[in-house]
Amino acid sequence: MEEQTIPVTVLSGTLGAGKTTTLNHVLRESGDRDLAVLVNDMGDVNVDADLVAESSDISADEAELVELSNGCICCELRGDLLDAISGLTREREFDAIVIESTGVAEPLPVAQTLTLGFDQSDLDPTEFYEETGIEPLENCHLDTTVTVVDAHQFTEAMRSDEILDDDGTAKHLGDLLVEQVEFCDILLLNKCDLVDEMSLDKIEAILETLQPRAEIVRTTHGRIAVDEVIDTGRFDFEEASRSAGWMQELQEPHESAEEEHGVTSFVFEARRPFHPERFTDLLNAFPEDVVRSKGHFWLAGREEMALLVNVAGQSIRVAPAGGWIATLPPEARDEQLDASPELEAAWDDEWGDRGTRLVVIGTEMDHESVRNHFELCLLTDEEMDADWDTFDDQFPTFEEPEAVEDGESERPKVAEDDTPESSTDDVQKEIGIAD
Ligand SMILES: Nc1nc2c(ncn2[C@@H]2O[C@H](COP(=O)(O)OP(=O)(O)OP(=O)(O)O)[C@@H](O)[C@H]2O)c(=O)[nH]1
Repeated sequence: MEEQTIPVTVLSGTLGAGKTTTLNHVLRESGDRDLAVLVNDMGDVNVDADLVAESSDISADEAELVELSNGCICCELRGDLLDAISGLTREREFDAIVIESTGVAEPLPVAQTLTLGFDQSDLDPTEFYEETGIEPLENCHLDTTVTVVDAHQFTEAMRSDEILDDDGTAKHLGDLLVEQVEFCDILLLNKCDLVDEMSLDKIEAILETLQPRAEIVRTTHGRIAVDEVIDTGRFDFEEASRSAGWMQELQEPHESAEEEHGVTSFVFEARRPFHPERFTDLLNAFPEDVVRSKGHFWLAGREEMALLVNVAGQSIRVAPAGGWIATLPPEARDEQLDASPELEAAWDDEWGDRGTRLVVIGTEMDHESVRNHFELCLLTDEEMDADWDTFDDQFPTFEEPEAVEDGESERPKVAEDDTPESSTDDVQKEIGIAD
């Protein structure tokens, strides 16, 4: 991105993590930088905006404050977000713009909106511009994405089955927290004054595993050096989209032997399908030492499509992950095989590329036992010869890879995944599954 455009920083973090406190600190310490602030508040009462205005000692000509209320900038206010930014930058030049998201906002769609102008598709940027003719904002660029993590609440939040409502989209707290951690350039581990050193080390080890690319800085009352979060040049959409620990682990699997504060990971791979009933049972009583798991799996009876499982804390979601390459017309399939020696080497004469590959990250995790749980879900030799359509399959039916709307799932905990399509696309790319 060109240097002369205005750098935009996005602050994310769950409710009460310390976003406003951090923002106020940055405003106070910003020196002679001319900053604009955009606060997204879901409720009718814009407490945050008042706080920013009151407690930051910022006079009107030093910082411009815009509120976006009654909606979330990661969903229905995406257009308003761009309008607000272009409105601000029309008024005058700023040195930087800081956006404080709501506690329920997902950083990925916000970043997409800011990077692509206004995202209306899941295409990559080049195709997006060609096909829509939409121009991105020319005078600013997304510069830094910051996630503020509440160290005091972290462990509880990961275990919590609290469901948050992001304007109609129900989400587990742990799920949102993981999404915010996995997509950012810098992580502020805040409220360090409330947590002992050993616990901080452990939380930091989990954060590092979930998000190896981000810099992690321990803070109290959001006291971060301004240069760490403003005009850093850190953001890169491609890198940010691929930086999640689970994705890197899929690319370069390694059974992490040396334990750092008990946080370890491994990749489970299998070339036989899961039994629908046994895998449902496992998901409904998932090992508690698993913090994060994500990847695709083959479910017996679903030979057309790979499914995606997404475990974050107490949240377990299932979505379509795309068609198997084995289902492509022979010409297209051969083209894929020619292009990928790995795919060819792993190709099964009968089942092609069908199989399971998922990353499992846990704390104090008994690898043997967790592996065993997965292995017991695989079809036995006898079941391999049985009629797979007779198995009781309670997983949602996905007509098309994109069709994830109808919530017909009656299973107690496993919900359909409603993450932005790009996440699914990323997995497809990672695992070489066809659209
Ligand atoms: N002890 C302690 N309290 C903190 C720290 N940082 C923030 N707080 C307090 O935590 C509470 C929430 O902080 P905010 O900055 O409002 O959090 P937020 O993320 O903006 O919250 P929402 O806008 O509601 O999502 C406030 O009472 C802060 O004073 C910290 O490092 N230590």
